[in-house]
Amino acid sequence: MDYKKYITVVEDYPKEGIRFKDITTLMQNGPAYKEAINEMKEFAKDKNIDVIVGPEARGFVVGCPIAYAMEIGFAPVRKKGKLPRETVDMDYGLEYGEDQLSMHLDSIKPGQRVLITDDLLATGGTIHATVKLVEELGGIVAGLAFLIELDYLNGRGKLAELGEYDIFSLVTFQ
Ligand SMILES: O=P(O)(O)OC[C@H]1O[C@H](OP(=O)(O)OP(=O)(O)O)[C@H](O)[C@@H]1O
Ligand SMILES: Nc1ncnc2[nH]cnc12
Repeated sequence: MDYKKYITVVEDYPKEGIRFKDITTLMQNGPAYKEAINEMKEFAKDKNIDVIVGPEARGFVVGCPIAYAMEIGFAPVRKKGKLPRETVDMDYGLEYGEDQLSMHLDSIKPGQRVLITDDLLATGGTIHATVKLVEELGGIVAGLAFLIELDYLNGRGKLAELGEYDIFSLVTFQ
C-alpha cells in the first residue's frame, strides 16, 4: 500500500522549518490504518515479544492496536509527572524541544522481550530515551517498529550509540 498518500505534510509546524508528518489523515482511513498496523505486527510476529512499549501520545496510536492484535500487554512511556506510581525517568531531546520520559518500575519484568513502537522516528531522541528506560528495567529490545522514518535526521545513527537493533519502518521520507 502507498501509505504516503494518506500522510499529510504540514509546512512550518510546530516551528518554522519543520515539515510535520500528520498521521491523523491515515488514521481516518480504516483500511489504511488497519493495513499499517498489520504490517507492523508482521514484523514482530516471530520475535517472541512479551510486551509492547510506546511513548505518548502517538506511540499509543500504533502500539496499542498491535498489542491488542498480538494479545499481549502494552506498557506506556509518558512525559514526566503523568504516571501515578514509582517510575524510572530519562531526559531526552527531540526535533523541536526537550523533556523527560518515565515508565512505571513494574511495567517490564527483567528478561522480557520488548517491541518498541512509535508513529515516527525523527532525531531518535524519544526512542533513544525509551530504549534506555526499557533496558534499565531489564527488558530486551527485540525490535523497533515505526510508521514513518525521517531518513535525513538519522535516528538510526542515534540508536546505534546504544547498540545494534532490528528496526522497521513502513514509510521513509528522504
Ligand atoms: O525522533 P524524535 O526527534 O524524538 O521525534 C519523534 C517523536 O516526536 C513525536 O512525539 P511528540 O514528542 O511530538 O509527542 P506526541 O506524540 O505527544 O505528539 C513523535 O510522535 C515521536 O514520538
Ligand atoms: N517532522 C515531524 N513530523 C511529525 N512528528 C514529528 N516528531 C518529530 N519530528 C516530527
